[in-house]
Amino acid sequence: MVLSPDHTVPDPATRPGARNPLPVLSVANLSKSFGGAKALHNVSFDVMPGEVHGLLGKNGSGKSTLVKILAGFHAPDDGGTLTFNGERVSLPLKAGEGRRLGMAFVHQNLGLVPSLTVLENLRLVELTRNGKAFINWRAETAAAQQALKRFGLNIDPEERVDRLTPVQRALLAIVRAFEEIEAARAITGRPGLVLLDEPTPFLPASGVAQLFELVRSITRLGSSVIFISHDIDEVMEITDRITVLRDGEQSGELARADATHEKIVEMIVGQSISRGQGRKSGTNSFPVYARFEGLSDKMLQPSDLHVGKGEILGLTGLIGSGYEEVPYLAFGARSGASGRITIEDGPTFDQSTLTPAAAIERGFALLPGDRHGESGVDSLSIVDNMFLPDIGRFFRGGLMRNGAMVREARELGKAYEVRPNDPALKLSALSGGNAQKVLIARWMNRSPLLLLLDEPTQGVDVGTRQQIFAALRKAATEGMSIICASSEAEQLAEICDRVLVFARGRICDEITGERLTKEGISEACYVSAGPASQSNPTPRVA
Ligand SMILES: Nc1ncnc2c1ncn2[C@@H]1O[C@H](COP(=O)(O)OP(=O)(O)OP(=O)(O)O)[C@@H](O)[C@H]1O
Repeated sequence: MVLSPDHTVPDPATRPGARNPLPVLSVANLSKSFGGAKALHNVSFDVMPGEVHGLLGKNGSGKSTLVKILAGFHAPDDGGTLTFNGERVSLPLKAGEGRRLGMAFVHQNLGLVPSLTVLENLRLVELTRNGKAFINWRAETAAAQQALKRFGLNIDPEERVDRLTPVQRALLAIVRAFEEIEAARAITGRPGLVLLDEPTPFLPASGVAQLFELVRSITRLGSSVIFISHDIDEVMEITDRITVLRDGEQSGELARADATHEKIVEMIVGQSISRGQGRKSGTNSFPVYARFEGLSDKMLQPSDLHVGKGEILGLTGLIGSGYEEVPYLAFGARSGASGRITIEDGPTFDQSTLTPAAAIERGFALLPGDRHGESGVDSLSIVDNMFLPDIGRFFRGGLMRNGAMVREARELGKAYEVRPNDPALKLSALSGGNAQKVLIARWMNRSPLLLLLDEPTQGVDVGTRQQIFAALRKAATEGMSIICASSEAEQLAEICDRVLVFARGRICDEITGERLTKEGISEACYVSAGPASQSNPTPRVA
């Protein structure tokens, strides 16, 4: 069943603006400990019908723990209560209870089954419920097609999810959640709640705009959204009210009308922070370190680009414009790619001969964007994740020097402010942002000659972001060449010496100097993707 956004009319008592409407969600005194450590402590807040409620906080402040309690994944400590549309819910939530009430979740890992199709993922629960004997696949496909189209998603329902881009996967997960609460509302007649746990890091500006349109279409009908993000500008744009957590406790609540960027940052971090610690060098003349000629694969037209020694080169563009492929191609991590690579004055070699092992040998390092899949190993400890690529360094006389490895991991964790800084913990026990810090520390610690990054600060809080920028800038000053693919114009403007903008698999613009601002980069992305350049894209040698 596919419901249109105007399928049902919300109960007038719960419509936004109604007098004293009942909160959709009321959380009171919720706490959660893990082995004595308090991840949440007496958290209370309400989410009103039609409200977008921002939930903010540093990495490890307890946001995901709260979401997992609402999803029934964690049992909270005794004492807390949860009320949904006036109905007191017993805790921990039973399987299927959240869905019945009208709660749907988009977790950081999206919760999609990669080996299934888009359609199967959309209809997963519905089709397996009540032992359905007959499925009209044609009707289901048509309905899914309609839903995807309505939400502006141009993907084939029969495509396997593992063949979608990260952006398409994120949008699919969100469409599925929105459909779920609409389906529940058709039965209960009460508003629902979608929890978006950091939905935007994968999304370029156009994807974020699409997402916000979805959010608005849901709240216009009286349902609510909890929006978790580290992007303050986005939070200011989409939320009505903000609850901030710090070290598991509520550090405050703010109406958007009273919020400023600085106020929010101060509530998150506990003090004001100065931005710009990763400030670019102000020059774009670097001796060439690596030159890529005719670099291409199925997403990228043959493109020429180079990165200088000590330069931070940014790559950006709209969804599927090809920029996101470059770090993987430069690392030999994509089959079917072609091109030629020259390092400094060395001989030119064929891209197809480059493997990740050979790239590491040459001093390249790659931090993929997919933290849980390609980048880190959730089931291994922090220490193993940190030293996976060079574990041989700790072998001496046939013995593994575990003590030295753990000591070094603890020092690295301290330098990158990993919390908790316990090298024996599994990566999966860390919050998303803290896991990302471990993975960045892993590669920075090897002092690569060429560091290839795909969305390096996704899920990383505002304070830590500045530390990472400063570390990248310091490494570049010391001679490291860095290529950073990112959809975040602000991040690129802050750290890059030069930014290449891609559209339809080609380099369409090169931004340096005064244009190298958040606005300048965003504008270039749209202009490059616009209809004029579409008919006549101008590939540039960069
Ligand atoms: N399963 C677990 N076992 C042990 N500790 C955990 C577990 N899950 C979370 N924690 C701890 O609880 C604290 C809160 O983590 P949580 O994931 O809720 O933070 P977060 O605010 O979502 O962070 P981020 O912004 O980085 O995603 C952290 O210190 C984390 O290490």
